[in-house]
Amino acid sequence: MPALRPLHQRTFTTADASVVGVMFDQGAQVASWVAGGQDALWLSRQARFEAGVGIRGGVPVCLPWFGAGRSGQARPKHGIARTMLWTFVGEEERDGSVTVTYTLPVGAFEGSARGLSVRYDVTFGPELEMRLCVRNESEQTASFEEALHTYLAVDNVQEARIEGLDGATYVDHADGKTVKKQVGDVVFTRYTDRVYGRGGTVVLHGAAGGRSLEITCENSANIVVWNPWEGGTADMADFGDDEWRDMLCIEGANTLGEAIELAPGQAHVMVYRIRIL
Ligand SMILES: O=P(O)(O)OC[C@H]1O[C@H](O)[C@H](O)[C@@H](O)[C@@H]1O
Repeated sequence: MPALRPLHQRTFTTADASVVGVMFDQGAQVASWVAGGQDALWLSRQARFEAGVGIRGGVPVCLPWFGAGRSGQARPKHGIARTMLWTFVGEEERDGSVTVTYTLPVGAFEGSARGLSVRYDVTFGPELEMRLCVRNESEQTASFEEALHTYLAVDNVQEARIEGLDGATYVDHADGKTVKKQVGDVVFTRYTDRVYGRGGTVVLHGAAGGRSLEITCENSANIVVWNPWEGGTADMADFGDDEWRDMLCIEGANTLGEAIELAPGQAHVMVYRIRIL
């Protein structure tokens, strides 16, 4: 068996040391963002840090497909970008924030995504901003799905709620993909796996440390909300049995019917922003 390579982790600190961010070169995955003395992101105690294995928590970048893709057959789940080694371009400090840039070159993906290049800018500051820019550098139309699969830390998922999706339509993946309409805030009482048909701004109440977080998903046709609930992580070795209480995912995405098509030379920028209220 080949020896496991340790993953390369980088820590970014603002000049006044009030904000600290952590990223892994594998997957260009944000693992932590501490601002105001509290990490807003959740990372499993049992997360594995091994080459080629997805890291459970933080912000996996799902690309060029989400879940099992439009065909329903794509593997690995959530695309290959989250376990690829991205190129670290550099970091720049400005106005009390640090912006970190990673890229993937043309040819990183195959099939209809072959002509795409990716630039990912993450700004760690009093706000967290993740900006995923996908460009078609080929002479043909290219297509892809994407998600910023953000794991958020909560004090107790049973007391958390998401405001701002009232009236939105969603596909309930926890109920045979039935199409439903959200009434009021999103609350958590069971296994939850929903793909909402809109992006925009929501507010998470009950985030870790009793905080409320304003979350903006720009250029995202979908917001995905997920919590596996009790027993739902039994087949996930990288997810502690009791950890479902401490997390929920609010993901900015363009998936299935909302997959992005890019003409030659065109780019698409999806932005995910968290502001502490
Ligand atoms: O276990 P993973 O491949 O990381 O996926 C974790 C979860 O991601 C998303 O939120 C999907 O909507 C869920 O269906 C999936 O279970």
